[in-house]
Amino acid sequence: MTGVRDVPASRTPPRTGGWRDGDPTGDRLFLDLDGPVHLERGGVLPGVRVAYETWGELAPDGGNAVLVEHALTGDSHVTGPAGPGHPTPGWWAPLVGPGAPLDTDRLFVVCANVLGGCQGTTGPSSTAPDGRPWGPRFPEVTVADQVLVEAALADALGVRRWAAVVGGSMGGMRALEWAVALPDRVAGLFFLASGAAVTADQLGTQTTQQAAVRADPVAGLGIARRIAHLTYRSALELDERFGTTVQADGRFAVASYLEHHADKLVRRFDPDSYVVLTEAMNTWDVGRGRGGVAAALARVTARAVVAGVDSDRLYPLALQQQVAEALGVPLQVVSSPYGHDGFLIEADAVGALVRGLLGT
Ligand SMILES: CC(=O)SCCNC(=O)CCNC(=O)[C@H](O)C(C)(C)COP(=O)(O)OP(=O)(O)OC[C@H]1O[C@@H](n2cnc3c(N)ncnc32)[C@H](O)[C@@H]1OP(=O)(O)O
Ligand SMILES: N[C@@H](CCO)C(=O)O
Repeated sequence: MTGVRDVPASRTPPRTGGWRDGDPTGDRLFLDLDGPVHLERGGVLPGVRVAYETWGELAPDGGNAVLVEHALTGDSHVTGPAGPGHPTPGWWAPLVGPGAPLDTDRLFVVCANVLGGCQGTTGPSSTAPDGRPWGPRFPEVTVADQVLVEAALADALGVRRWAAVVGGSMGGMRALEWAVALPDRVAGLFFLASGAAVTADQLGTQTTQQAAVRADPVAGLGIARRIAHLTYRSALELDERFGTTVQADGRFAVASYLEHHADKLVRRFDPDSYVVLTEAMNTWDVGRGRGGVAAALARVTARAVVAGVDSDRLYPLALQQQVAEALGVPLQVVSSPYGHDGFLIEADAVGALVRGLLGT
């Protein structure tokens, strides 16, 4: 395959090495890809395992497949209850199922844990060639690398062209990378609450979170989540919801809320993965090596829906406006008090936009 960021021959995608049985205690399937996988920033992986889930049936012509791309701390489990392979219930459950916007009576829906993640796909908690976990030695990965691996999964599944690639936040980056790198393989693009390139504001918060994790992987991951969660919500929502209330335990209610989210993430997420994935976001620029963002976006041939959340202070609407204008489509605005997390919470509004793209 060629086309992913016009990669040199040394960065050809991994080949299918074989399938593993599904997770006996969960819903995940595994695909092993043979390496070596040469990464954009110079690292090499000897092979890659991809954990993924599917819903619905692939049509004989392969034309009904939709790839859902998860965000920073998500996983392959878009819908369904929590289980051993997926510590949280499906993160976009209302959007996937029979009759849902991603209608599994008609569509074959696929979601894979991202390269560098910690829910089954190769990442820092995987075993390195020396028999020990990679840990902080895991090579740097980029969004382009992540899509290269997903393209190998698509090949293995027999999906030549996605009916749509759908993603919000970090998942929106992979969706856009697909549409730019492999335009002939993407018929529809749903780009939500994301941007075409990292901003200084995002770099500031993400590098600060990384510093916390590097200082102390466990306590630091909790602090990183507290910082991050503030950027995922809106000031107005936090003020209205918590005000300056002090709880019976003496903690500010808002601090207690943030600690709760921090504790939950520390229990379910690998600190080294957090650093690897936020670094992929730090280096995100769809225009790198392509003559800039405008030139890159000019490659997109997919029908596109571009949407954002009006109270999102991390990925403000101007970032989606840039993409919408370049693609010649109207910007769809989801009205929500919840800030960036509105892309997860406002399922009705987001679902209506997905239906508009897919005709479901
Ligand atoms: C696209 C992806 O792949 S992302 C993957 C999914 N993301 C996550 O799971 C990330 C973590 N969670 C979140 O980001 C958000 O909670 C969302 C977006 C999933 C849901 O948002 P909301 O429904 O608005 O939930 P909210 O942020 O209010 O949190 C509710 C929790 O806070 C707790 N809480 C509320 N007030 C307080 C308080 N004062 N002190 C302590 N805990 C509190 C609630 O008890 C509840 O706990 P629970 O989730 O363990 O049941
Ligand atoms: N709540 C989301 C925010 C990042 O988009 C997550 O944890 O992945």
